[in-house]
Amino acid sequence: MKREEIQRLIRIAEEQMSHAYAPYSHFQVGAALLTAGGKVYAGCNIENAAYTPSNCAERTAFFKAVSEGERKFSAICIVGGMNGIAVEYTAPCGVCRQVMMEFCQPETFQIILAVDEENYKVCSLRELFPFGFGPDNLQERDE
Ligand SMILES: O=c1ccn([C@H]2C[C@H](O)[C@@H](CO)O2)c(=O)[nH]1
Ligand SMILES: [Zn+2]
Repeated sequence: MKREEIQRLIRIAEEQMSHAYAPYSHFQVGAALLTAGGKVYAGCNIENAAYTPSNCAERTAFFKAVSEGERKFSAICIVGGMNGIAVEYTAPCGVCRQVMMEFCQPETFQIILAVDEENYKVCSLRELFPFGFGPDNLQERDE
């Protein structure tokens, strides 16, 4: 991905952080999910008084996109920090990595971890989720 495209996703993820509903952890996260067709779906984390119903920013973005008919994705950018101030990379939790595994090609799907427009790193889903279990594992094969 070009630097300018990455920086655009970072700006969208940063904007989304301000929509985070995180009254319990105070850790605000924004995500910007890029489809193969070039559209961007943004998401924030949404917490809950009962804690377990909380949803991460990444899954909010995926579920918005999938519910609009999207199925192919090329990248996601994540920015997070206490009280909306990003000081280090926020990497997706295990549950979100598993959701990515459902819809993305592990070798080519890019995960952009960003602190700001100048400080980011790009990894593949395979790097963050080696030996992941996905739809391919349920394919029946000829013996
Ligand atoms: O990659 C991450 C990591 C954490 N969170 C959320 C979940 C919870 O609301 C808060 C603290 O874990 O941050 C995300 O949305 N994405
Ligand atoms: Zn998560």
